[in-house]
Amino acid sequence: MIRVGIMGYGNLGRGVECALSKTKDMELVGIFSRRDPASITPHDANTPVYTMEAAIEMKDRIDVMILCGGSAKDLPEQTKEFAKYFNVVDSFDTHAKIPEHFANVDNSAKANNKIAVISAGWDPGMFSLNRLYASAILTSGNSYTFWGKGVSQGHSDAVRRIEGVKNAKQYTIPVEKALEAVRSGANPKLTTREKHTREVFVVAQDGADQEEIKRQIVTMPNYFDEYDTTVHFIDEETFLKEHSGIPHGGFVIHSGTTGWEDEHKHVIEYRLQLDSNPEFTSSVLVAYARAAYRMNQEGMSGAKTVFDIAPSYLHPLSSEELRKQML
Ligand SMILES: NC(=O)C1=CN([C@@H]2O[C@H](COP(=O)(O)OP(=O)(O)OC[C@H]3O[C@@H](n4cnc5c(N)ncnc54)[C@H](OP(=O)(O)O)[C@@H]3O)[C@@H](O)[C@H]2O)C=CC1
Ligand SMILES: N[C@@H](C[C@H]1CC(C(=O)O)=NO1)C(=O)O
Repeated sequence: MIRVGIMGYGNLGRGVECALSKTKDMELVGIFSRRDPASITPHDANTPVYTMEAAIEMKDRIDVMILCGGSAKDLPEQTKEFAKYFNVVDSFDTHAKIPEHFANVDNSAKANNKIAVISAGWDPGMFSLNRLYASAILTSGNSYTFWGKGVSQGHSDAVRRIEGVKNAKQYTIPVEKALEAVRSGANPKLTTREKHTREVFVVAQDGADQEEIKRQIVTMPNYFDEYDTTVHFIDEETFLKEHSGIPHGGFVIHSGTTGWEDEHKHVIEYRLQLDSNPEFTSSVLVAYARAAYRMNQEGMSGAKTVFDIAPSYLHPLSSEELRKQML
């Protein structure tokens, strides 16, 4: 059995707990949190909960630590730190900072013979793989990615970290005009602002400076500064009533041509429609935790992205069974 720990108990942490329960080759050793373990209520009351500080003492009892913290503030520190002691998987999704994160984590993982899978999930993650496959196969044309309408966990987490914010959800909304232009095969050149808008619902703490919160949201680098963003301040009752779900989805589409005269047109499309963004993402993290363990068992170490991991490492079936059943 692959022994797994969960670091950070939020939407993703709860999703990983559920996803692990559906595997036959992986077991949950414990949940780790920066908060008081007494304040954490796992789905299975028998699951032990520890402080984050207790994790290192348990490094010989855990094969993979799945890091469920936020990309804005937690993973930049946690992944490189815990990669010293564990094989780790994270969902780091601040795209512009992935190269920096990779380099920082690679140093830790390599020095301690651990595998650190970073930026696993759906975007980055499954969508990244499909952008790569499409542009490797169809060298002409462009790949387009559209998300939503749905709740971005990364953007919601980033807003929740702003002083004075009690709770928040961010919806990503594709611009219909851009969608139509892409689907028509016109291969348009679109700026970030022309593809999506963002809408944020915030429950502010009593007495918080709402204008300052709004300013920090709309100017936030790598999250909102390149988008037209609308911010709504609502009360907690309305928030819990109207914004409790975390659905999302989107698609990657690539149209290209082949033939001596480029006379043959092809379209590649990969689509996700998610009732629960965190539960789907957590299922991806669990599959990559299996891969991290297997690769480390074969003597591999260092930081890896989904581009570096053969798909057969993800699946519970052996390579031989996969060839028989899925090729
Ligand atoms: N690559 C991809 O496709 C995707 C990536 N993501 C990434 O996943 C990250 C995590 O998302 P998500 O799980 O929704 O974030 P949450 O806000 O639910 O949790 C983030 C961390 O905050 C802490 N936390 C959670 N709830 C509370 C609370 N009530 N009070 C105090 N602290 C709390 C937890 O740490 P602790 O237990 O230590 O307190 C937790 O690990 C996002 O920032 C995003 O970057 C998400 C979806 C897709
Ligand atoms: N990383 C995203 C997953 C997708 C969704 C998204 C967006 O709505 O901007 N970008 O990538 C998330 O945190 O939900």
